[in-house]
Amino acid sequence: MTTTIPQQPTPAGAEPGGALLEARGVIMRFGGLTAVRNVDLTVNKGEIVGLIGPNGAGKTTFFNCLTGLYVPTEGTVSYQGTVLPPKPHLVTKAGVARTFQNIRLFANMTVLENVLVGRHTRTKEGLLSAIVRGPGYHRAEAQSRARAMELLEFTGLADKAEHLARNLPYGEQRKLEIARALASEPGLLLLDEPTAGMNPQETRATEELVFAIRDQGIAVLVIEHDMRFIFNLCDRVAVLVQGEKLVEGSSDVVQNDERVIAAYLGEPFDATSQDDTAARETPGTDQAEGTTSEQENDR
Ligand SMILES: Nc1ncnc2c1ncn2[C@@H]1O[C@H](COP(=O)(O)OP(=O)(O)OP(=O)(O)O)[C@@H](O)[C@H]1O
Repeated sequence: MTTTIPQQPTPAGAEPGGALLEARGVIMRFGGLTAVRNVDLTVNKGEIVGLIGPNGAGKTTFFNCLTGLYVPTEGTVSYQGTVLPPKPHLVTKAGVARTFQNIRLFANMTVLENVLVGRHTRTKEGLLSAIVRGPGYHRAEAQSRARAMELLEFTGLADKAEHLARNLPYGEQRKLEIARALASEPGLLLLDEPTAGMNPQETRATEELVFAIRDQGIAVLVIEHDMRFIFNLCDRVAVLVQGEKLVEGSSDVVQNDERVIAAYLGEPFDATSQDDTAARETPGTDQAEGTTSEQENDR
């Protein structure tokens, strides 16, 4: 994996510091069930923020509210001071990209093609241009392919560019999801359980990748059940329990908070333990999800 990625001009381009994403009073109800209860969360430029909590705490539902998949019952979500439209493709266009807990790749397309799909919000050539296939179209396509290859280099997948996505090992499918999300040139990347189903080596590599993404000026909000991953990586961690934000603070503060230990960790997190299984909560994912399915983020 290379550790540099040439910067692209992006509407999400951000100066260091200051609020990037601001969720205020977000409530999400499904009939009689309140999955997210009045949650406030800010992600600042240059930050890696973790979102943790037990299975069913409302983490993915909250992500869905942030990215336009769900329209919150109440509350607002702003990005760079502007309220985000409740449409996933417009949220992506505004500069917020995401990956999914259940991998959503185009299984029968190549690795490169999957990344090219991720660029569609950044290509200016319209339908007419695509039909006529004039010089503008060919120039834009060449630029997109070059950028997609850069992203595959960055994520360590360049040598698999022509492989079908469904033939990649599970850990590489997760990396490809990240590469595809980066293809939209986001200012903020939301990762939903990026290490689910990975072995410890793949998890450590993903940690490096997330640091490298942040070093490119892209803020990251990440849901994970692997506490070593979260506490190593995050500048700040928010804990959701039964839809409510229980605690928010630095990794040190959160891992030692009695309420977090009682509601989620079970026992104090031992950063010195070399036993990766001990550092890993039971992920709330269905491990059978390793099969790929069509992308739904434009729903
Ligand atoms: N579309 C939906 N309709 C009805 N209930 C839903 C829907 N989506 C989520 N829920 C419910 O909302 C609650 C929160 O679920 P959510 O998936 O957000 O939790 P989570 O913290 O992401 O859990 P996990 O760690 O297991 O992924 C659960 O009780 C879930 O059953």
